[in-house]
Amino acid sequence: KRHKFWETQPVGQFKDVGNSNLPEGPIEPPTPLSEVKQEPYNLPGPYEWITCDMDTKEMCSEVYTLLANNYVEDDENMFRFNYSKEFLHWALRPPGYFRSWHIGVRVKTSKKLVAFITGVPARIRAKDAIVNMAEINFLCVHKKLRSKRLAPVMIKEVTRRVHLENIWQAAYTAGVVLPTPISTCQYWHRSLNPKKLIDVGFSRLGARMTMSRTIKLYKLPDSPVTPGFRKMELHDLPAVTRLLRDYLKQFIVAPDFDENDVEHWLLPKEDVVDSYLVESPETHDVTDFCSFYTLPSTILGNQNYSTLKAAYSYYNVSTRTPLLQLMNDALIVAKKKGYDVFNALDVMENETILKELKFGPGDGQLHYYLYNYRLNRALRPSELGLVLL
Ligand SMILES: CCCCCCCCCCCCCC(=O)CSCCNC(=O)CCNC(=O)[C@H](O)C(C)(C)COP(=O)(O)OP(=O)(O)OC[C@H]1O[C@@H](n2cnc3c(N)ncnc32)[C@H](O)[C@@H]1OP(=O)(O)O
Ligand SMILES: CCOC(=O)c1cnc2ccc(OC)cc2c1SCCC#N
Repeated sequence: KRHKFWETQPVGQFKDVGNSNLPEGPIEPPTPLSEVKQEPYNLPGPYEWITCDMDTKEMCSEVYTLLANNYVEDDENMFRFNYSKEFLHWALRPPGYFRSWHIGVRVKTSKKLVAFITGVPARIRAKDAIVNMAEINFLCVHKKLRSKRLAPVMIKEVTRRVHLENIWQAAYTAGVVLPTPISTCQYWHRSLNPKKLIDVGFSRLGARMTMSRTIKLYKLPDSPVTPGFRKMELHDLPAVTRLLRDYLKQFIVAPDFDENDVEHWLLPKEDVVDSYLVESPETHDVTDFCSFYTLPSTILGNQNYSTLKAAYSYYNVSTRTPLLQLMNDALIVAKKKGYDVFNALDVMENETILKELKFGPGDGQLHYYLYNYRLNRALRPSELGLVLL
């Protein structure tokens, strides 16, 4: 497959896969800031750039609506991600964020938002190197403007604006194969509301299974079973940061979270991110942690339901409570809160517990990418300690 744009970019190229003579690390050196293109890339005539300041309700609303109608759908067009306004506001304004990295394209006359791409700063460790990167996300071109090579312009523009902040690497994920994945992961799904998943056509009644037998199969207790299992609170910040930093050391690529990052990304925020921990009743030590984020999807073409309430496994650490029991408590809480499904990637240690907790493999893959950074071999999902939204 010809990748006319991606073959021009400083990313691992397919022709170089397996060539471990190439050095690990940055592919291209930084450009002197004076040499970075100062003005935005050219857009086709009717369109103009707009910096989407996500702290005005109007702008949050416009971005929400563009994504709600034009963002990612599964291959069978059964679902379309429906990130909420609160979620987008949270996802795009972490510590040290740059407004200039929230980039929109609108029609000059109507002012309609027709495309979007974002970056947020992140400190990512790759092996022993801690690298300041941009996490790129929410690339979206309106359905009516597809296949006009707008995406490469969006990508070059966000790259230019990231370079202006003296950052030269990026991390991103996609369901499509591009040059060149550093890892390819699998989504797994745990039914919490099997009747709804069958009704929308995602799941099918198993052979020799009745609906009541299926409901029974996925039944969960009413409350978590682990003594000391509770919601994370602000005063837990130092302990959770320590627990998470120690745990993430084992992975080849992982975020280098400090307390500020943990406060933003993991302190519970209603209908955005849920975090729980286990505080030992005897010692009051924080021994375990689990979290999931809330990403609903629009259900396309079903008479009875319009929205799927989905929880996505985020960061989990088990040092005393078995991971199986910890994740089961997360399922119990999610079910109690009315989620229809609990999704997880096979990253970190997740694949050791997925089958036993009655997750089923999805048919979609998620590819992880680094921009301007080479690893001399692709990683197994279990070597990856990074979850992007
Ligand atoms: C140092 C800082 C660096 C920062 C930047 C780092 C890099 C960040 C990279 C971005 C990371 C985003 C991560 C992220 O947001 C999470 S992945 C979600 C991406 N968004 C969607 O799938 C939403 C629905 N689809 C669309 O809106 C359009 O189909 C999009 C806009 C996806 C493509 O619009 P289009 O109208 O369908 O297509 P053309 O404009 O004609 O362009 C075709 C070219 O675009 C390449 N393409 C297609 N999908 C891509 C994708 N998901 N990543 C990268 N490239 C993608 C494609 O391979 C081809 O290039 P090639 O000819 O070389 O093959
Ligand atoms: C019921 C299981 O599937 C999903 O939860 C779901 C929901 N919405 C989507 C929207 C776009 C989409 O495009 C790939 C996939 C989904 C999926 S499956 C992959 C995400 C996970 N887990």
